[in-house]
Amino acid sequence: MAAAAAEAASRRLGAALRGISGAWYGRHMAAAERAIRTRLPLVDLVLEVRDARVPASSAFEPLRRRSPLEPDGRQVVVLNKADLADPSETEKWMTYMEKQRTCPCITVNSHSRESIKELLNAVRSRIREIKRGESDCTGTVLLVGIPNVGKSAIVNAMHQIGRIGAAEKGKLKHAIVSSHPGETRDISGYKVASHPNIYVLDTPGVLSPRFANDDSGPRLALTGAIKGSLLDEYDIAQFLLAVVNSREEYRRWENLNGAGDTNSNDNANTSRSHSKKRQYVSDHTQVSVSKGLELNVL
Ligand SMILES: Nc1nc2c(ncn2[C@@H]2O[C@H](COP(=O)(O)OP(=O)(O)OP(=O)(O)O)[C@@H](O)[C@H]2O)c(=O)[nH]1
Repeated sequence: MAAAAAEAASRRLGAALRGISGAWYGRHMAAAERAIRTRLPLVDLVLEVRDARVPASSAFEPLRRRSPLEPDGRQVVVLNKADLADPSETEKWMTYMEKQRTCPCITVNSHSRESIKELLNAVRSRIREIKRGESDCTGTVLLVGIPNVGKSAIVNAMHQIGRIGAAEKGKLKHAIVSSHPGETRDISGYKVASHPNIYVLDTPGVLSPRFANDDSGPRLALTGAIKGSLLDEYDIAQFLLAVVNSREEYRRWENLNGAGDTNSNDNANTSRSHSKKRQYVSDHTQVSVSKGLELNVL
């Protein structure tokens, strides 16, 4: 019954999205898509950032519509916001993507220095492989993805960790990071490493006016790729509650008041939930999905 309610809420939100018919895809997004397409063949590596909670729905359409990049191994999928996704389901996604053999896949939490270091190391070694035997050891990386998946947060963190040498200190640039989608309007370059020199181009998020299937739109609205102001927040909240109810996730919330709870693990979870609540008050884009929104896609 709870699953049926989730489906009904998803259908309602899907109908609302059809009602606004791709209103998020404005002129700036169309221009950004053209600019990204022009740069795709010119860079050494493309990092496609997706939301780890919805790895299929958050795929970047312009990459699917062009000829595959994998023959020269220039594409890497980055599942960001891994801290908000269920680790076991992320694991299943990684296995699935490995089996597909299209391109390597890395999970990232851009708020974690360790996680960004791992990403930076992976990018470094990929660029070294690509540039092997070439005298020019400067690598360029294009960071692409739908809105709000954390591209700018990743580029800021990489730039901060990777800037090398006293001369470059104080020249730190900052990409705009916001919980609202569509804040990045231009393509900007950031140096993230020396030896080899690596420059990352942060790009505006692009979300196709049409979705791959009926379920994708509601999932993307819930996780923040579509401006909440375009929709009735009541519909989004209803969908979230229906999804949570269908997973029986709410049972874990019974302990939130802390009364009578003596299990130390539960206490740890409870205090984490409290601090999350404080940090991201009223931001539905930071919803942590303990059971996947789209594992049924596999
Ligand atoms: N929990 C969590 N939040 C993240 C992570 N990465 C980014 N965010 C948050 O996600 C929101 C969007 O991040 P941005 O870096 O602005 O996303 P973007 O892809 O550049 O967005 P556009 O400008 O729309 O293209 C911000 O509120 C970030 O703080 C992550 O790994 N974990």
